[in-house]
Amino acid sequence: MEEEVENLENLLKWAADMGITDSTNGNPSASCLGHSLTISNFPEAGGRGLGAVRDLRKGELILKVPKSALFTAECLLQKDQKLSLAINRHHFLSPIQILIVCLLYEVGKGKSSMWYPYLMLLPRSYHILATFGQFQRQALQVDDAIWAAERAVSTSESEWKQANKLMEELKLKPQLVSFKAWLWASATVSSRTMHIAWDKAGCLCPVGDFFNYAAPGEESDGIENVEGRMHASYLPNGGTPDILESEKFNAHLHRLTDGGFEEDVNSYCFYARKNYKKGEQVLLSYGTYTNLELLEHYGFILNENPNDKVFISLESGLYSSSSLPKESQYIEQNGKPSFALLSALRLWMTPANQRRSVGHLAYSGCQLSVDNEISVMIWISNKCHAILKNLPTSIKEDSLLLSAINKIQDYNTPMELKKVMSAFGNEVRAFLETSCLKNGKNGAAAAAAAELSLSGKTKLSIERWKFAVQWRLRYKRTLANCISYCDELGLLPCCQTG
Ligand SMILES: C[S@@+](CC[C@H](N)C(=O)[O-])C[C@H]1O[C@@H](n2cnc3c(N)ncnc32)[C@H](O)[C@@H]1O
Repeated sequence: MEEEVENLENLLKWAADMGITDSTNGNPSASCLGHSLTISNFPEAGGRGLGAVRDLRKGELILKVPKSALFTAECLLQKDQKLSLAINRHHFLSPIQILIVCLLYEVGKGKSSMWYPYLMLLPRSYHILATFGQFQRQALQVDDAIWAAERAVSTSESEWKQANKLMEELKLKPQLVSFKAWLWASATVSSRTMHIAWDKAGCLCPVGDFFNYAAPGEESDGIENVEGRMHASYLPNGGTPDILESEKFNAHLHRLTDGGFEEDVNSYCFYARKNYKKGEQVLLSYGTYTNLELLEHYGFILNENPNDKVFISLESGLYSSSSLPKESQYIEQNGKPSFALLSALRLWMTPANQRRSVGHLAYSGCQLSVDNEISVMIWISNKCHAILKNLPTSIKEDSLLLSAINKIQDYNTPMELKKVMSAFGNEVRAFLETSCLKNGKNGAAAAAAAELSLSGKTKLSIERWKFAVQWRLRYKRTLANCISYCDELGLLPCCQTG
């Protein structure tokens, strides 16, 4: 604890020396924070984050980080010829792989790194999907999610292998060349980098990366719903990088209230996105993400996420009966089928020879007929029921399991653990077995062993397992919300307006 406080003081002093400031006029001052922001703990939203030290007005400049304080591949290569020569020999590596290697290389310098005070304050571990073990991946239960987690792990592994030779040439310490270290560095890059125009991997922005996330919401101007500033490099496939590159959206991005790199002041600037009261946590929108994407790239989920989406598998004929993109056919967290999903289903439920004549109505979100609407609602409701039925556990079981996991995390004595184990059978036991906690048949011995080993690695496994259960529970609740929505509207189709 004392060490943590000391590290934080060192970081703030270092940051002030680097010209990072939260002063109202944006000019560097003796202390980096304290004019607008302070570092605090917000257990309900991200843990360590930035709080307002005074009332802040929407649009106010609240933090400025000069370019020289940004951790970028470019700045590291300029300062280190050995690194620059080695990386030039591996030009096939992606900008993200290069930034990851730069980070590991800099960590390897220890106290002699100019970034040392910053590096010391980076999280020791992460929970992004690529860190999920086999057990945690299976605990997601939903095929698409399991597949996303498997892809995340295999992508990380292959990127690490591709960079191995470079890391050997750089003579990194063995522990920094390990896959574990790679995962740590790639999670750091994935969850903390911010967009800059000159490097697709983005930059690490000391102090600016203490802002926790809030989904883009009502305070935004609508453009924010397309993309925030953090983490340009890992955005979902086919989505934002293209958007970011398009001139049209670049023009809009200048109007974001959150923040971004500003050429005229050669700094990353952050602005209050809304009015904040003194003491409130000041949040940043990193962009628009579903819960699965948040878990994949940032290692957390939001229980209330206005951008969450549940995709249900649809018959192939259904996709071809409408010209609306597959990605727009989903269920919202509140249970409402998306406009595109409803339009596609309304058309699909129409006899093929009549689809052309009603297409314009379907694409404008209109009901086609009472019967058609009832069929659509029944179809979606049945589909959601079938998905829920096919999943290994129910909403109720998952809720109980979550409370069991909380108890496991809090348990103090072997007796308590034993009680939890006997109350919540299968999955808890399976976890304890896979985590080598269960020692033979004797419950007391198992608990004693558990008491000894419930630390470090096991705690991380539990944390990730909990995220998997939270994610699938949220997914199931969305389907249940959808059933209620459809059942209600299926009975009152004439009141529905699309
Ligand atoms: C840019 S960092 C923010 C600062 C971070 N809390 C720290 O201690 O350094 C992003 C990470 O913070 C956490 N985080 C941010 N917003 C969150 C939220 N609303 N709920 C839960 N965790 C959040 C996630 O672990 C995420 O990967």
